Amino acid sequence: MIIIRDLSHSYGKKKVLDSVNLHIEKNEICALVGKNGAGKSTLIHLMIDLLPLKTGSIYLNGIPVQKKGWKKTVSYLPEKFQLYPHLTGEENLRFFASLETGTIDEAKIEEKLKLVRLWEDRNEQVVGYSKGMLQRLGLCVMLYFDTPILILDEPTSGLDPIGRIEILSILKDLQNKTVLLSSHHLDEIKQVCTHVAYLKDGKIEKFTVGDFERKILKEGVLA
Ligand SMILES: Nc1ncnc2c1ncn2[C@@H]1O[C@H](COP(=O)(O)OP(=O)(O)OP(=O)(O)O)[C@@H](O)[C@H]1O
Repeated sequence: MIIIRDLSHSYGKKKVLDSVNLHIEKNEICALVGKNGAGKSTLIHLMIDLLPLKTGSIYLNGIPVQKKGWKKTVSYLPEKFQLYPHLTGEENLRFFASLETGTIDEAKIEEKLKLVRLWEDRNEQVVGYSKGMLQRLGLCVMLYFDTPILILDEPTSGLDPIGRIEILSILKDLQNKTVLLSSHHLDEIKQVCTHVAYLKDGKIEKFTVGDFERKILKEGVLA
């Protein structure tokens, strides 16, 4: 579960987040939506401690960000995940998997590569992977850690329609996770998300996807 309370953030005199409140429950997949410059990246970066939290609080599965143990609750997939191009898909996964404890769970390596449908291509160097395969490998690394909370920054950005469907179907099948993903695409939000957190003028309003769609049709908020 994600709880954000009275979170504000400014760059110099420019206030980007203004007393933001947001609750996302387990088994919810919540899209973070807002126009360019609305503050989506700022919010995500505060949630994973890439930006220092000055005002307000963020709890990830009950643990305040920056306090002991919070990192074990969350994994983050940036828009472009850096992989080692001359290692194979499996070698990349093993590298990241070994960072946590130094030991590798062999069964989990196989399970997660199969889950993201890269098992057949696991011995290919990632320099030859398509964009969709690279993104699925990033997702695979994220899923290996099996954290209760997943945060994804535009996970389908730059992918062709099939690549998008592949990523979305993996996300849709996740269970017992709390997911926040930023997106600009209403069609994919409708396919995979349960809720929308709409960021505007520094404030967040949370909707069901159906209510958000009605708001868009009425006000053209993504136009
Ligand atoms: N390091 C920074 N210093 C000053 N201003 C910043 C900084 N980072 C972001 N901003 C400003 O804060 C506002 C919010 O930026 P942010 O990147 O969080 O928005 P966003 O919703 O993620 O945008 P996009 O959809 O374009 O990625 C923008 O006006 C941006 O110019």
